[in-house]
Amino acid sequence: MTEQNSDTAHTSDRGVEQFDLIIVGSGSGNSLIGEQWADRRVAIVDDGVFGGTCLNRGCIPTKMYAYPASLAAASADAARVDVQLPAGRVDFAALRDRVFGRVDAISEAGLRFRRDEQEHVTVVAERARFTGLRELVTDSGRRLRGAQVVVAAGSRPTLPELPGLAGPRVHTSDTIMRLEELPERLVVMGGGFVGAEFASVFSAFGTQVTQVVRGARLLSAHDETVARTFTRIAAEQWDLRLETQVAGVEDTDDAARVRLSDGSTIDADLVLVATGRTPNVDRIDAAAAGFDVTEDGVLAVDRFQRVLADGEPVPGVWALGDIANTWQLKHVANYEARVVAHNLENPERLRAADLDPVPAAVFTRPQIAAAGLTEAQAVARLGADRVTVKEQGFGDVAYGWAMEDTEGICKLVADRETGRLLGAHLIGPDAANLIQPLVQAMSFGLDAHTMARGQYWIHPALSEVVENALLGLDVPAPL
Ligand SMILES: Cc1cc2nc3c(=O)[nH]c(=O)nc-3n(C[C@H](O)[C@H](O)[C@H](O)COP(=O)(O)OP(=O)(O)OC[C@H]3O[C@@H](n4cnc5c(N)ncnc54)[C@H](O)[C@@H]3O)c2cc1C
Ligand SMILES: NC(=O)c1ccc[n+]([C@@H]2O[C@H](COP(=O)([O-])OP(=O)(O)OC[C@H]3O[C@@H](n4cnc5c(N)ncnc54)[C@H](O)[C@@H]3O)[C@@H](O)[C@H]2O)c1
Repeated sequence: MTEQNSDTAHTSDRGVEQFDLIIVGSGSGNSLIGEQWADRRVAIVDDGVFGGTCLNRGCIPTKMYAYPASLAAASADAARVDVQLPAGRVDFAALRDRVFGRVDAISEAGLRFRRDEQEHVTVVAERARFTGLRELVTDSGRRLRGAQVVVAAGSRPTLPELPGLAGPRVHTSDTIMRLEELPERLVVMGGGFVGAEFASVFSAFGTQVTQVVRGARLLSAHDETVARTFTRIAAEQWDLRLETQVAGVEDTDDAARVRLSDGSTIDADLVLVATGRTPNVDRIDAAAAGFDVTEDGVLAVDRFQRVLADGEPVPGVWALGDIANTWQLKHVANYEARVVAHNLENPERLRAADLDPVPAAVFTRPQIAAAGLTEAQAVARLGADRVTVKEQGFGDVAYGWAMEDTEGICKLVADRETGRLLGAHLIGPDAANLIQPLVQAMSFGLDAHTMARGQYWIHPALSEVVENALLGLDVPAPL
């Protein structure tokens, strides 16, 4: 990111640049600068690539890899319905250049717009850290003070302290999508969202993938049925080493040699470390300002997204996104940004961030989507007697027959007394879209029976799997 010397900021005698609003982080934070700020001074500070994680190295490029991966792997699905497709072959360089040709151009245009076309906005392409409640200093010593400050500084890949992880063949999600060429052999460390999506993508592209996971299942935070099913399907697609730890990586002449906890080694062209993300609380020096940090390592905020110090909201300081919540999802960051955008302007009518449940999808083969409580969480919260569960196979509805699907499951968890949906957990084709009406029902308090019988379901669409799952729950029909 290049820097602008803006003359829009007021500089006080002590050399402190004054702003009406300072935003730290150009990802979700960038969306805060609407028309309403046109007559005020705004600084947006970011030492990384303009636009943040989702655009440059997260949601968007990964899904631009995941969709071609689903096509590359389609021959097995096609064979089930008597269509012979050649095995997919990806032109990796063309794919990569297309993805980043698009993404980089959006990032650069976003930067140019803020820096060159908006006089009231100052882009500061540096790392900033707090020196006081609403005061920051950049690495070059620029001192900034805001009447209001929004912290949207995100998170970064976590690198466990293991020998060899600084080696040249070790990547994170930040770098793995910009490779010169498709690796022949890849070791993926970690069994969460990032590990699952990249193992799925690279195995579809023909890379020999070995995924090393310390637990007994992939996606272990998901409902057990989904996690178990996905783990089984993944093990059919690539080499999955469960209950295994990476002990270290050694760089040999022609490979990364990965040492495992059982004493064995795997030689690979590349290693992807996908062991979670660390909120950038340390990069902003939250401690210097006295901001509270939760046990999970994120900035503590109240329900209005106000940053807390000693349990009390700090006037004019807000936080949103990965640095302030443990979901680490873009739609959550976007929602929190909308809440903060309102609250910055309306101190007398603060809006709370209270949308529930938070859905998420994993864009693997097959897709996975979830919202609300897992069965285990529902039972722990309400007791087994109150909880009703239905697992509906995709293969049991008409479109599932058309697809000859044998694996998809729509699992619903509901309150037996009220009929309210508590959780939805889907694995199967198009799960990320199929879940949306269930999220809507949970968000608006629609009971399962009304949802199933209070509307038409298009026949014979795949959404009938949701209808049938709803009808299979042991819930009362409202009077
Ligand atoms: C591989 C991958 C795939 C993902 N896929 C999905 C998906 O499909 N769906 C989904 O919902 N979510 C997905 N996510 C998560 C999503 O990308 C994040 O939740 C979201 O981007 C967080 O936005 P943010 O605004 O909080 O932070 P970011 O977008 O990370 O922005 C923070 C910015 O702050 C800057 N910064 C940090 N510290 C400082 C400092 N001290 N001074 C100045 N600037 C600083 C950084 O350079 C960065 O640009 C994915 C994440 C990854 C890694
Ligand atoms: N489709 C999506 O919405 C999407 C896609 C990618 C990432 N994301 C977001 O990014 C976040 C980060 O993803 P992630 O996969 O890096 O994290 P994660 O928390 O989903 O998974 C981390 C994995 O690494 C393992 N692990 C952690 N420390 C380890 C260690 N020291 N040794 C071995 N294994 C270790 C964990 O057991 C887990 O399997 C996710 O929580 C998610 O919110 C979302």
